Amino acid sequence: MSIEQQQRPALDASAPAPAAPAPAGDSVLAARGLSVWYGSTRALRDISIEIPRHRITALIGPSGCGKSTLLRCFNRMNDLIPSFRMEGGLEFDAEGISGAEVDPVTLRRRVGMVFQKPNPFPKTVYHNVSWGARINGYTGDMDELVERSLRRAALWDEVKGKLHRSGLDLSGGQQQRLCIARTLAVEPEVILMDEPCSALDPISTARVEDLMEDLKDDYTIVIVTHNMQQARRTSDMTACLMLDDPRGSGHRPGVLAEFSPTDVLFTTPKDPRTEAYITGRIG
Ligand SMILES: Nc1ncnc2c1ncn2[C@@H]1O[C@H](COP(=O)(O)OP(=O)(O)OP(=O)(O)O)[C@@H](O)[C@H]1O
Repeated sequence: MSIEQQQRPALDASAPAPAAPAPAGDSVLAARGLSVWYGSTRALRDISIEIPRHRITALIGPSGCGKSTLLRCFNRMNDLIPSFRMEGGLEFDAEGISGAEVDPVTLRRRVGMVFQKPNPFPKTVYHNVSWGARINGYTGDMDELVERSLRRAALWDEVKGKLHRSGLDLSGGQQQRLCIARTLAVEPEVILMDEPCSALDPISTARVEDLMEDLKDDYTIVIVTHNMQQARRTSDMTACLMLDDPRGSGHRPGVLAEFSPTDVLFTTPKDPRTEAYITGRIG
C-alpha cells in the first residue's frame, strides 16, 4: 500500500480500515441495482455498472435519461436535493458509500467534480487552486501545490504571471482548466465531469480533451457528454443510458441500455436502442 493510500481518510470513521486496495485495472466505482427518484418521479431504474480504474468512461444518452443524476450519485451530490431518494447500492473501492455513516464531504475529496459551466470563485487564481487544500488542512508547501496543480491542468504557462489576478478574468476555457486544477489540488482519485466542454469553443475543448487523456494514468474519469464525437475521441468505455420503454405509467426513467468498450459501442453496438441513439434515430 502506498503512503498516499495509507493517508487516505476513511469514509466511515467508525469502520475498520479497508482491506488492501484492489489491483489496478479493476473497478473503482460501482452502482448495483440503483434506482433514483425525485419526489414521486423515478429518474433511474435498476442501474448496475462498474467504472474501471484509470480509464475514461463516458455516459451518453438522450436528454433526461439520468446521466447527470447517475454521475452525481457517485459523490453524493444528489444529497443536496431535498426530493432525492435512492434504492440499491453504490460502492467506492468496494466500500458502500450510500449509508448515513459515510461522510459525503470526505467522499467528495476523493471523488471530485467538474461542472458544465466553469465556476471559479471570485478570488485570485492562486486562491481558487489553494482553497480546497487549505480547508482540508494541507500542511505542505502551498506554492508548490498550486504550481503543480496548474501544470497538471495545462494552465501554468498561461497564468504564472497572473496568479494574484481574479480567476474570473480568465477566458472560459482557462476558467474550466482552473476548475480542473482546483479539483486536482485536493488530490482526488476520481474526477466526475458533467459536460465540461459544453460551454467551450473547439480549441478550448481540444485542450480539455488532451488534458483528460494525460490525467487518466493517475485518475479515473467519468464524463457526461452530449457530444458523441467527444465520447469516441476521449473515452475507453461508454455507457449508453436510455429512457425506458414508454408503455406503462407515462413516466420514463433512465435505464442502462449498454456498457461496452467505446470502439465496440460505436461500431457494433449490441443493443438496438444504442444503435438508434448513435445514428441519430433517437434524440
Ligand atoms: N433536482 C431535480 N429535481 C427534480 N427532478 C430532477 C432534478 N434533477 C433531475 N431531475 C429529473 O430527473 C431526470 C433525469 O435528469 P438528469 O439531469 O439526470 O438527466 P440527463 O440525462 O443528465 O439530462 P440532460 O442530458 O438534459 O442534461 C429528468 O426527468 C429530470 O427532470
